[in-house]
Amino acid sequence: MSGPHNGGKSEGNISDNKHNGIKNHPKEIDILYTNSGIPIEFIYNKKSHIPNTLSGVYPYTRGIHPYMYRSKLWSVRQYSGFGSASDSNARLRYLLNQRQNALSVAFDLPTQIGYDSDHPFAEGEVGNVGVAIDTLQDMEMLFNNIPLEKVSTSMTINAPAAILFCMYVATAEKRGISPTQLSGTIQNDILKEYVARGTYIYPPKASIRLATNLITYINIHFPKFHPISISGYHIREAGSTAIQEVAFAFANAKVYLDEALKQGEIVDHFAQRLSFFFSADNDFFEEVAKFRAARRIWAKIMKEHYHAKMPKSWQLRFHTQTAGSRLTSHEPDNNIVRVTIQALAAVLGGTQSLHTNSKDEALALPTEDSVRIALRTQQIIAEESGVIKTVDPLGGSYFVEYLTDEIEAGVVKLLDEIEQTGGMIKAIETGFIQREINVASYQSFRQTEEKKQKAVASEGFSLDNQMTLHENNPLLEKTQIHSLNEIKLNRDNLLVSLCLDNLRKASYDEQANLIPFIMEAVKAYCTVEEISNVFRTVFGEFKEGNPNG
Ligand SMILES: C[C@H](C(=O)O)C(=O)SCCNC(=O)CCNC(=O)[C@H](O)C(C)(C)COP(=O)(O)OP(=O)(O)OC[C@H]1O[C@@H](n2cnc3c(N)ncnc32)[C@H](O)[C@@H]1OP(=O)(O)O
Repeated sequence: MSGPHNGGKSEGNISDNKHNGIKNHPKEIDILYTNSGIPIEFIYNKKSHIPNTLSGVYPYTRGIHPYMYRSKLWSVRQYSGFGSASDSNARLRYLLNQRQNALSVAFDLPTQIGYDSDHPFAEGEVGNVGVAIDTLQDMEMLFNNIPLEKVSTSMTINAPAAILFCMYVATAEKRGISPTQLSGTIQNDILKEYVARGTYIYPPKASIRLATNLITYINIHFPKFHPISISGYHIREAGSTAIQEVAFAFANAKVYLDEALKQGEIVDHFAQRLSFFFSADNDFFEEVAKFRAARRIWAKIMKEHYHAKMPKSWQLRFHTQTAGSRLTSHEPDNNIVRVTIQALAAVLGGTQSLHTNSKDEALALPTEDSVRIALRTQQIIAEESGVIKTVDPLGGSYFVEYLTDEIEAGVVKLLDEIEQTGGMIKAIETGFIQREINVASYQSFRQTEEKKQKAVASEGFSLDNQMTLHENNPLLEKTQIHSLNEIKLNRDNLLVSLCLDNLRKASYDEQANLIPFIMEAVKAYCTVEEISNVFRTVFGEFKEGNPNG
């Protein structure tokens, strides 16, 4: 059987096996059909000037796995969390019951910046943008009745990433689940916090030490866990271009790699489970090309610059979230359509994991109904649209290949510029990156003003007043503080002091990996803030414009 696009030939195609009459071929190379009965091979190659590449092969432009979604679907991973641990537990279990196949947890702002629910800075923020976690007890509640050995969990936490990761591990350990069974991702990408997201605590040097300590520790003990999710998403949401999104994320990745190599890590050990996080914005073909180009650039960086030997180190694994900044509060139902197009770009771009925004997210956290529609959007793409039947279906499109080349060239040029001006840390400290993003953001704003970029029905229409929005529980802060006080009264406070003291001493030793000390503290029910305060004392706090804290 020959594909309709290759004139009866299938040179360089794995399906040659079948054509050569070899039996026992993998089922993935079977012919599938469109709804109208047109046969579809698992991959197509054509024009001579377009690289005749397969997926699963360096430099992975077409995808990191040979059969992509024929072998395994992407992880359907809706980012969720609000209120108390038990509120969020109910939402996570609801999503699993609706056939979501992976979890992604949002933490509230106090947790993200290392404060407990009773800190004055936390007032009015407890449980607002994510779940409130003060101690191990909250984490146990969050994952109550969720089989951690079966489901992969992502946690969006950065400055206190190590603390929350240790709480997750301690929760699993209490249930007899071993480190080798746990799979998931911890965001742990502190560098982008300084340029785009804002939830940093300590100066960059100490933050990078904490991040790399966690990466090293996870790589040794948790073979199925991704120890970092290096984000271009937040950079894009802050107003960058697609080229900047990829370039700045890769520049940050190089900082972590360089630091780890300085500490004596072996590149293939460190790099084989690095993961990334990108946006799926509105410009459909550009987004597809961006993902393709990013895979190719990363593979070349790892192989040619870092001399990594293992294919796993060359492969760009990434999560995608549809662009939150493109949602409109007017006629919010239209957001379902926007999200569908963006999600389709992510899938055609070969994402490993996907969050689709809910239609009401420009207004509030999503309700159960709206998140179900967002989830169904992914399921409809996966199960009804037919787009997963062949790998990289846009590969070979003159336009998409042109965009892919253009994005690659732009990213490489920007990475070189950062290198020539002294590297990413310097670029962050001098505000170069922030300025570049601001300029791009301003230009995009001007284009919107001048109507060159459009959001349909973004103005002049009234809010859909039929819509029920998510409301926060007004009593949550009080109950959260009450249970925090109870824990502080009932735990072994001598052990708490001992653990915090051990952590303090270890923090002064630059060679020490701090994770085992954090693990002990977490198991003794030390709070997020108590542990963070140890680091505040030792490392200081970062204030913008004062890199030494
Ligand atoms: C905006 C908001 C905020 O600011 O607050 C946020 O940040 S939200 C941020 C939310 N962030 C996230 O949710 C991040 C999510 N990230 C991730 O899930 C990860 O980092 C990921 C992108 C690498 C995806 O990991 P995953 O476990 O879901 O999926 P993987 O693709 O790694 O697949 C799991 C296993 O199946 C294998 N596998 C996957 N696909 C195939 C295939 N087609 N053929 C053969 N094998 C395959 C993989 O190699 C892997 O095996 P093996 O394990 O053996 O290699």
